[in-house]
Amino acid sequence: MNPLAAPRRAAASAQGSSGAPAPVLCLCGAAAQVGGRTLWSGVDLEVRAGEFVAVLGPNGVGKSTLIKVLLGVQPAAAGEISVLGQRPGQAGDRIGYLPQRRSFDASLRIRGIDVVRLGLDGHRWGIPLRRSRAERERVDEVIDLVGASGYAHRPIGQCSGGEQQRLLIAQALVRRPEILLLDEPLDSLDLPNQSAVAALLGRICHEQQVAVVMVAHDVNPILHHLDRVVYIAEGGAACGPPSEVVNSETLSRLYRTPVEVLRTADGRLVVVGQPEAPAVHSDRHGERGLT
Ligand SMILES: Nc1ncnc2c1ncn2[C@@H]1O[C@H](COP(=O)(O)OP(=O)(O)OP(=O)(O)O)[C@@H](O)[C@H]1O
Repeated sequence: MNPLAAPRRAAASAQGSSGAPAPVLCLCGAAAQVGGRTLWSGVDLEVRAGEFVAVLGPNGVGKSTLIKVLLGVQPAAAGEISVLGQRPGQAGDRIGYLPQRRSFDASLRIRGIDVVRLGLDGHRWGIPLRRSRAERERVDEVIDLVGASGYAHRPIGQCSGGEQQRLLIAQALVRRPEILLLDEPLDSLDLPNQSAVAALLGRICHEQQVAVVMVAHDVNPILHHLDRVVYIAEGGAACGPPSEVVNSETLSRLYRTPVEVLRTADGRLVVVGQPEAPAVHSDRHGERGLT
């Protein structure tokens, strides 16, 4: 069957034993290790179609590692993990993935539309044997969906950071994935673009019924779009709705030290008093606050 022909929502429509839709992602007692060191353990999480989940926590706690575990490129050290009803790594193009941001050189001539097309034929080394009409229409459709029609024919190196990110999201979406895994897609964007890309992801998630799991450094730009958060710290994790996790009580328990979560007049959350992060990549993350 042509994978582009119709949205595939088999897992999403499958019923769980309670009659609710079966989760597309399920972690039970999951743990991850790198180099013999446990990064996190005891992670329990279920994500259903159309849910938007953020993975939060300080630098180096293993947020990207969680995405790698879901992709199956890194084995879990413990626990049960199911992705679209299968072991991680088995779901193929039913998962869309946007890795941590790489900037494009300003002199790069490849056009935005070609970057999106790589989502279709990148596995054939980008060589289009012959694109079907359905493939061409899908590329146009997904570019329109992310609002990139105005600049998709420009060289990607000449697009702004926000425009590049929209085109990369289109690339991740072009095969109609049921799950979208995004590693810090708002990194390096200014505040208006963070809000715009967050709103775009919220719309894709809720309207297209794609389950979105997104690593974020700051919860605020996505706060209003989120169904759940996974907050990783000090080797543990708390999962639940944002208001139940990003609060003084839960984060103090997680960090094992008093931590205060303040809400500003405009609704932003600010975490005060958390211990030093285990690792700070100041080259990428600069001096930004952490929530
Ligand atoms: N292959 C590896 N071998 C050894 N250590 C690794 C490996 N990959 C990652 N690490 C370490 O594991 C830890 C978690 O890395 P990871 O990238 O998952 O953290 P993160 O929470 O996403 O960090 P950041 O917010 O800085 O992007 C870091 O200390 C990192 O140096």
